[in-house]
Amino acid sequence: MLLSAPAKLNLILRILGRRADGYHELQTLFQLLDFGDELRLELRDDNEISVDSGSLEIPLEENLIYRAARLLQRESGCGRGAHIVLQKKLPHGGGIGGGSSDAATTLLGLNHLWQCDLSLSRLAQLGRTLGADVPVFVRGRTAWAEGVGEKLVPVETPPRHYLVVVPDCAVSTAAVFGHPGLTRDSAAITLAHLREGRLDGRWLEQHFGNDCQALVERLYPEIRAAREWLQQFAQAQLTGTGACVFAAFDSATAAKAALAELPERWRGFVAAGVDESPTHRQLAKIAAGA
Ligand SMILES: C[C@@](CO)(OP(=O)(O)O)[C@H](O)COP(=O)(O)OP(=O)(O)OC[C@H]1O[C@@H](n2ccc(N)nc2=O)[C@H](O)[C@@H]1O
Ligand SMILES: Nc1ncnc2c1ncn2[C@@H]1O[C@H](COP(=O)(O)OP(=O)(O)O)[C@@H](O)[C@H]1O
Repeated sequence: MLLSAPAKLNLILRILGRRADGYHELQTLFQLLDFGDELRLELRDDNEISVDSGSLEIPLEENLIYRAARLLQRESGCGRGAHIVLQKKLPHGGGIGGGSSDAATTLLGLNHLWQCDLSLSRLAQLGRTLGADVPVFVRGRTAWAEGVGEKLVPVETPPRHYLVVVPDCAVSTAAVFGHPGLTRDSAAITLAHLREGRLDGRWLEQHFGNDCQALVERLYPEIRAAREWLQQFAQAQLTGTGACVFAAFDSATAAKAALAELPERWRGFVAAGVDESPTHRQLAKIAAGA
């Protein structure tokens, strides 16, 4: 079974406060992209979980793919095993959710392969224990999120192509959220606009912003430099806690023209925003026997 694990951007990221358990109350707009990692999932004859992570050097027990597979095995009582091959395309520690998306795709794929028959809600709940960003990938819809990212309302966003620039540094999410200099007192936005499930482009652009950006740019001047470079083409912004920065374009051609001018010290990619995750489209085809 071949499945994608798409990236996300946080088009809006507001930090409303800190909870007693140390986690932060957020409001964020998760935009799914049509670009991501690729996973191949195969049944094993025994009940072991093996993972070939290719270029990603990470101990097996820490790999979110392995942890997701073990969690599903435990929670579903399913006695089967799997071999999973990861083709890593997304930078890790990039704020584009690569590890979380790999975990969600593993849960979705193995739920099908092992015939566990767990609901999306249950899989999202399991995913939440692996990371705050996992539920949105399990649900597979571009969404407005509250709580720590688990209260999700699907929304449609205007069609856009994004140029994502990957500065040469990795940011620790825990370090940013634990930093005394983080702004944690943004007012909540109320979303009358969400009623019809479609976000107006002008409203969206007015509310773009990321409460982590000022601090992250102070800690990592390289990220500020990348954002300022991108700013010459369009409004540019940090995603998540970074390190990636992005800007929206009306066409893939315009985004690719900007990418062609990217200084050599950075990497980048162009991807389209999508309302539905490619993983869910692939699973629907597999379920239909296509
Ligand atoms: C900030 C966001 C926005 O999408 O993205 P990334 O930059 O990581 O992609 C996410 O909420 C991150 O989600 P995720 O990367 O899954 O975080 P987790 O593994 O659950 O948490 C890592 C650490 O960040 C802190 N954390 C995370 C989320 C949150 N709402 N409040 C927090 O305080 C906690 O200290 C936690 O120990
Ligand atoms: N399969 C995986 N892919 C990427 N990172 C992983 C994976 N499994 C565990 N991790 C760990 O999760 C951390 C966060 O990765 P990732 O989700 O890609 O970044 P971010 O949360 O910034 O978007 C990485 O630094 C890495 O140590």
